[in-house]
Amino acid sequence: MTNIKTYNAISAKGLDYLTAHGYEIDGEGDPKGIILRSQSLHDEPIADSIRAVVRAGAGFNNIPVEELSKRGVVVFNTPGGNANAVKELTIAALILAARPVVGAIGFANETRGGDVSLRTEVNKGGYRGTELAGKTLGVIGLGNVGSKVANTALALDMDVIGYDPGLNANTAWRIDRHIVRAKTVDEVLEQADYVTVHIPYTEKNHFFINADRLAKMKPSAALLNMSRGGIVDDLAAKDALDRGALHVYITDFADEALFDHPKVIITPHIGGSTIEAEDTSALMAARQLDEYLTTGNIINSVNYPDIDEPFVTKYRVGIIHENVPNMISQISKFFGDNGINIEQLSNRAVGAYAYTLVAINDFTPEQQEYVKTALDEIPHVILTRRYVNDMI
Ligand SMILES: NC(=O)C1=CN([C@@H]2O[C@H](COP(=O)(O)OP(=O)(O)OC[C@H]3O[C@@H](n4cnc5c(N)ncnc54)[C@H](O)[C@@H]3O)[C@@H](O)[C@H]2O)C=CC1
Ligand SMILES: O=C(O)C(=O)COP(=O)(O)O
Repeated sequence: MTNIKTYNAISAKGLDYLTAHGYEIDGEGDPKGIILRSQSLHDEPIADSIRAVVRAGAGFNNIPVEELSKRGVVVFNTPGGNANAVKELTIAALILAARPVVGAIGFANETRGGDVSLRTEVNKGGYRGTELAGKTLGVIGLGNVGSKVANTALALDMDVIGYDPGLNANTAWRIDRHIVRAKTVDEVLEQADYVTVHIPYTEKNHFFINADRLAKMKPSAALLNMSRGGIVDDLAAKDALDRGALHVYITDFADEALFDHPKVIITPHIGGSTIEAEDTSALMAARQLDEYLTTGNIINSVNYPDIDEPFVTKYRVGIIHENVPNMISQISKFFGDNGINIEQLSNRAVGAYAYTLVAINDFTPEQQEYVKTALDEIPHVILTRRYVNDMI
């Protein structure tokens, strides 16, 4: 049985899928794959036997992607699997930013005893809020989460302005035509009454919202961070709040510097924590992992190109290699020189890496044995795997 190692609470929907397909979860054998959520793998040993790491979720900054790419380990995430959950928490945060709900609940509890309703009615004026309708929401990052937040805000009668220079075609289709597309971040910061960031944590996005950008925001504005700690410079946000240059800051990422601040609301990274999101993400992760380990198809990888072809031959060989000239011709010559007929060859590249999937019918055991080791000797080939189609 193929062993899969897990970290964090992975929904039974995903784990059951794997066991039903012949995998063992956290067993004794050398693991072939890892499924995880937010556990950091940066300082964890990752066994040589690992061929795939799947993040059941969106953000993969907890995984040493570059190091794994060099080893030929395919890293996946499950885009969109928890986007609705984050959208709903973001809408809740918008309401918490507009209405002093948290303080009002505390006040309601303090009115115990005596004529509760009288004291409530006399003092509730301190808990007046504002409405979202007619206000402008700025959405930075219009991917799976941001696009949903933006569309939903329109339904709340907000005006929405979005910024995402790297928008992919799939997501672009989903964005309502009433959302204004900003050409610069500053346009969003200057116009918005609420700014919400939905971008990945990368080196480039470290402190994306910093003191300079906070200074561009309206002093009456609210800032929401459901993305990652480190995307907002929390100390700069705290300083802006203290100077009256920012109205409220709501973040899903706890930071010692922010605790007990009257203008800050912190949730403990629960954006993706719904039953539905955990089920969907775990099932996507399990399917993608099984598909890769049994057919060589790569779906939703963050470090190698996706190739998703029907497995209609008896065998396939998947070759992970560097994206350099002359690889396809060397690989096809290798098969030809060894008398192996190629039924189909798919190749795609992304950045520094490429993937070639070769479909074969007539493949003797001797050829298979030879190919496994000899292909790896072609310069720039990182890893070679053979797949057998049990249905044929
Ligand atoms: N709080 C939580 O529990 C959760 C947090 N997240 C965080 O939210 C992030 C976004 O999630 P998804 O929307 O699913 O990812 P996604 O990959 O679908 O979308 C991210 C979008 O951000 C854009 N982007 C990247 N850098 C940008 C920049 N500097 N300026 C403007 N746009 C930029 C990209 O072009 C992309 O369209 C994740 O990377 C993760 O860190 C995601 C799910 C749950
Ligand atoms: O998907 C993401 O990026 C998240 O932040 C969700 O994290 P979690 O899986 O709930 O620990």
